[in-house]
Amino acid sequence: MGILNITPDSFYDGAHFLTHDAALKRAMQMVDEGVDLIDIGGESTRPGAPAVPLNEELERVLPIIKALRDVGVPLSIDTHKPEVMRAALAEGADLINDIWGLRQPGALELVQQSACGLCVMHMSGTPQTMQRAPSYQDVVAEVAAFLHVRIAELEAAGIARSRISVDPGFGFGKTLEHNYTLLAHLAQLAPADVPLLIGLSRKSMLGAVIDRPASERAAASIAGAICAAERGAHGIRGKVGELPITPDFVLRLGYVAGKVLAGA
Ligand SMILES: Cn1cnc2c(O)nc(N)nc21
Repeated sequence: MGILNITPDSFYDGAHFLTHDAALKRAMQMVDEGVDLIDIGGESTRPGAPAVPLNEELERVLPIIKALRDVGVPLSIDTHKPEVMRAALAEGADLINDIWGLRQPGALELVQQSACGLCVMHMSGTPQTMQRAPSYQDVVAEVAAFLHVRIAELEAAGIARSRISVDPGFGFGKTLEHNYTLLAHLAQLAPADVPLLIGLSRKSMLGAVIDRPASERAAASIAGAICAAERGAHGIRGKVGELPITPDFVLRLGYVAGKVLAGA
């Protein structure tokens, strides 16, 4: 899942506001790299990010969806607003990626009326508050329980299980230790028949380990993605230059790493 943030304050693309042409150029780069999906977002979800008014979010994402809908890969809309979901689907988006797990008023009803794919993510608190003091009795059990319950609630609302993927939400109400505990136990988070998506690209859980700014975390992002792929993640959300983390890529890199480590 290639990340396309159309936001002036997203923690990495914030180096410059992505103009329409720059956004399309980046999208084509990702298509050339072989991404399976492009995730388009008009409101930064990093901790403490300011909320974006509905009309501004629409103005950011709809022209990009329109320009990319025939580019040959499915598009997802990264939003929690039902109005943005509806407009994005009408413009050609294929999947809703909602960090709120469709818990905002109106989101569930919208999804009941459509046939799009879904990614339901775990978040504790809100982007404005989630990193203040994250705490869990057992982060793996609690995130797994949230994802299982949310899947059951969506199915009870008439949403086909085959539309649903889930995501532990690295960095969304988690300490560094919570994030790495979740990464180590990915296989326990979702039912075997529900795809697991993860996103750790350039996040602070990587920065804390390598002590590098977001612009210098590409290698760490790939390493984290390979760890996640080896632990059962089906989808990886990442930036240009970090994808695709295909099984073959993981095997080849693992083979090379093994040779290097063996001193061969
Ligand atoms: C929008 N967004 C930011 N981080 C994310 C993550 O880790 N997963 C998903 N599904 N979306 C994310």
